[in-house]
Amino acid sequence: MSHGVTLEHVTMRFGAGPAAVDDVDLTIAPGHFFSILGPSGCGKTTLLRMIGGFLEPTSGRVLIGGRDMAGQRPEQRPTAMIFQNLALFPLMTVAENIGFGLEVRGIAAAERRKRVEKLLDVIALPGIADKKVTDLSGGQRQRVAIARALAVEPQVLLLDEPLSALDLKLRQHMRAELRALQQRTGVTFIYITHDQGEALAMSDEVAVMSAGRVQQVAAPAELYDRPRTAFVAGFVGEANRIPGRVTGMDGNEAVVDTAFGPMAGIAPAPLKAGQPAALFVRPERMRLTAAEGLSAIGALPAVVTDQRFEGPFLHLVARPEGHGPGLPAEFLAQLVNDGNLPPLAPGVRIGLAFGPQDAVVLADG
Ligand SMILES: Nc1ncnc2c1ncn2[C@@H]1O[C@H](COP(=O)(O)OP(=O)(O)OP(=O)(O)O)[C@@H](O)[C@H]1O
Repeated sequence: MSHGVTLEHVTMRFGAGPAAVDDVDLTIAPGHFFSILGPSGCGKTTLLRMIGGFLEPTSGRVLIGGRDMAGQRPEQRPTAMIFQNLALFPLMTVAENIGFGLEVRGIAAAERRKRVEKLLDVIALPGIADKKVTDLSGGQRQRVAIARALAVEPQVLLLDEPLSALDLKLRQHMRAELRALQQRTGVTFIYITHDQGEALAMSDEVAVMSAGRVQQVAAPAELYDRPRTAFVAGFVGEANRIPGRVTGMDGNEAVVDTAFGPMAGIAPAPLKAGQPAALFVRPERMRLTAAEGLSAIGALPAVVTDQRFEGPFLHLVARPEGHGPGLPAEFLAQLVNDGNLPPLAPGVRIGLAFGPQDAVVLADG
């Protein structure tokens, strides 16, 4: 089994301003595919560089396999890092690139060749050992960079947005490849990305970061269904946000006074009466309760502004009807096409609704 990684109160300050990474505690299980997800500038790369030994934290501890890494240089750590630009050597062959770290470690040519061949099998590219890296496609180069990192047999592989340079189709294909490769090798992967779809599709666990802090660590489904903060609810997947003020709690449900009247949802943490909060509702949790020709109007009256038919689903965009400061700019609904959907062209007045179980209420503002 490969090593896990523990971060204890890890902080990085570059100057007088706010810390780039601010008091982060994380436990990354051995053999997991762990993603760090967050918007540009939230501190992801800084965190990864501290794990890899390219930066020493201002305070706090990094432990790999239970060992404190303080003062250990990158090559002394059981880690390897793949950078955004891959940093392959353009004048070398694939075999020379993959074997580079082994040569530095003094491993003889015959043994190197054997290991390179094995790694080419692992990345499912046998027979390209003698090609120039400049003759490879983007996806092939990606895999060679991974083979080069795996050649030194790291316990932990650190990946800094390695798919960002690829086009969408290849990126989606490489997600599945990376996941399969991680499972095949059992190496702990720490993967940073600002793409929530990528993080949800590949990971065992995801840490969501904002402004240097970890907001939530959870498995993808839990992150999506039970976000703990308004930031996570808004950043991971799409959500309708209906703001208001809490009027009270009833068990684990909170009632919020909104522009549409009082509405209830599940509150993962207790909220106080009078506190600003918002209901977050996924588009697929919205139900169509009324449309022209069906009946008058539902709990959330709106006018269709756009629709996209996708076979099994109809994606609706609708403008809420009403006025006031708490009115969302638009509603998103993903309706299941059961063969009985009414005509929903732009301009049609509809009613949308959701039950308390379909909404998460989180402190907001
Ligand atoms: N060497 C440095 N010197 C000074 N400030 C830095 C340095 N490296 C990073 N920062 C600052 O720290 C903050 C976090 O940067 P970091 O690169 O870790 O974010 P990120 O989430 O990886 O962003 P991106 O996705 O754009 O790469 C930013 O405000 C950045 O300007």
